[in-house]
Amino acid sequence: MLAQQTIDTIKSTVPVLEVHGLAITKTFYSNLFRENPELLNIFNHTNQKKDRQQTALANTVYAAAVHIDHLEAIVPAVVQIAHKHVSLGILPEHYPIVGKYLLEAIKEVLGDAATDEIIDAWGKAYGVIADVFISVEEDLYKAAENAGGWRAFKEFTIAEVVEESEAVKSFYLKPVNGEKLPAFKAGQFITLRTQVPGEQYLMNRQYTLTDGSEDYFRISVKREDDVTPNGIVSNFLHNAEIGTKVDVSAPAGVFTLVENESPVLFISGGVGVTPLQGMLKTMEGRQASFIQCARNENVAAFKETIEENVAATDGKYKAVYSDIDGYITKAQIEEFLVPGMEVYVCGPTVFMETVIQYLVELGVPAEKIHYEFFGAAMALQIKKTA
Ligand SMILES: Cc1cc2nc3c(=O)[nH]c(=O)nc-3n(C[C@H](O)[C@H](O)[C@H](O)COP(=O)(O)OP(=O)(O)OC[C@H]3O[C@@H](n4cnc5c(N)ncnc54)[C@H](O)[C@@H]3O)c2cc1C
Ligand SMILES: NC(=O)C1=CN([C@@H]2O[C@H](COP(=O)(O)OP(=O)(O)OC[C@H]3O[C@@H](n4cnc5c(N)ncnc54)[C@H](OP(=O)(O)O)[C@@H]3O)[C@@H](O)[C@H]2O)C=CC1
Ligand code: HEM
Repeated sequence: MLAQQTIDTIKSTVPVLEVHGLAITKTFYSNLFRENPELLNIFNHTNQKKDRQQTALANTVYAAAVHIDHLEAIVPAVVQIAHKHVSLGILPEHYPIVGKYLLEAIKEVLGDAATDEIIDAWGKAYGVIADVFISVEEDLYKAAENAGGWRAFKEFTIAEVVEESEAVKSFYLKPVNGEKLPAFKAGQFITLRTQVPGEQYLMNRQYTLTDGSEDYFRISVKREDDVTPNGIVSNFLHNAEIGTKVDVSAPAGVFTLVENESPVLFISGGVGVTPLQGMLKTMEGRQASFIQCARNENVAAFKETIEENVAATDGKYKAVYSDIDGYITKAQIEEFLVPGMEVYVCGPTVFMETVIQYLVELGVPAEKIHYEFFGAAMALQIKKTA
């Protein structure tokens, strides 16, 4: 439990974090990786290059400071992060390292403003916050093991590859030791860790489980070769031979279907279709409609299956191709909305921000809008709880 004086000191640093939070996390990561390069085998380098991870961490430290005297307010965000952490094998012994470099970064960026009292208060606060993460993560590791899962990674092989669309291929991954696999919830993901030829460090990427059984996990990966630089892991996978070995985490993730009787609207952007098509497949006796946004029909993965599954629930399906129709509109969404509907959104960040904004303007209650952002959601989620 933190003393009131510590709480007051932490709260007094909130305005400073608002201004300098990102500078602190940028300094944190650059010092952390310079002195602990082995951690570059765990972190996604692209998220570092695009400042996405630095932003996500800054948002979280800021949120923790704002809620330092009632941390239960940020537990939903902690749980979402903890799922990502356990899919990467983050352990309690990692926390003191992060704490050390975080305090050093606060001192380095704030200079004399970082008094001994502030550093001491942040040292105590970091310990309390880290304990929340460690305990949530231990519960998740235990739950995964009880469900037949495992901690960190297991070796799998690419057993089969199926072309889903011009840009998306599905990969059937089987455990090398042939053991039975745990069940997972539609919308959950695995972390795939692999050595890509020519890369100095291991690469880690999250991929949604688009299908599976006790014998295999299926992921469906969009080849990112229409960008500069080309996507490292997606191109590695698209060129991989059958029999290629990759390390795979146990299923993780909180972006899953809320079990109730409400009708559902799925709105996907690009390969953001993967978690939503999986959720749709599990729906029985509930009406489900789907708006699938993509560049064009050639890259609208799972279109036929989605149309069949939607029709089976008496729902409606619409494709919006940006090459032909432009971007999805608020009016198109409004046509699909019925009272009490739960709406699930997944796709590129800008796409999601636009669609979520339309849903809010159309009066859909916040608790009925479900999405999975990378990192940036920290601000959105906290705003909902602040
Ligand atoms: C929970 C979750 C589930 C996911 N599920 C799926 C899924 O089911 N299917 C799927 O295909 N993807 C999914 N993703 C995305 C996936 O994890 C990868 O991000 C995606 O495959 C791209 O990885 P890559 O290694 O191919 O590309 P990267 O090499 O990581 O590059 C990604 C993008 O960043 C750009 N980039 C790279 N370096 C820089 C730089 N220095 N500056 C600016 N831009 C740069 C590239 O041009 C490219 O556009 C999911 C992500 C999350 C978080
Ligand atoms: N569980 C998860 O968190 C998952 C996350 N993802 C993420 O989903 C993303 C999918 O990306 P990708 O397949 O490349 O998507 P695309 O870049 O192909 O975009 C999909 C469609 O959305 C359109 N679009 C872009 N911006 C807007 C906007 N502001 N308003 C309306 N429409 C817009 C695009 O049009 P245009 O072509 O003109 O840009 C395109 O037609 C990836 O970033 C991936 O990380 C994927 C799977 C699961
Ligand atoms: C209290 C301490 C910590 C906080 C507040 C924190 C916060 C976060 C946040 C907000 C994310 C982004 C989650 C998402 O993508 O949805 C994240 C991801 C991550 N964290 Fe932590 N974290 C902490 C401790 C640690 C520790 C001790 C490690 C171990 C080295 C670690 C390693 C990672 C990695 C590897 C990722 C994924 C990054 C990526 O894929 O780009 N974190 N963390």
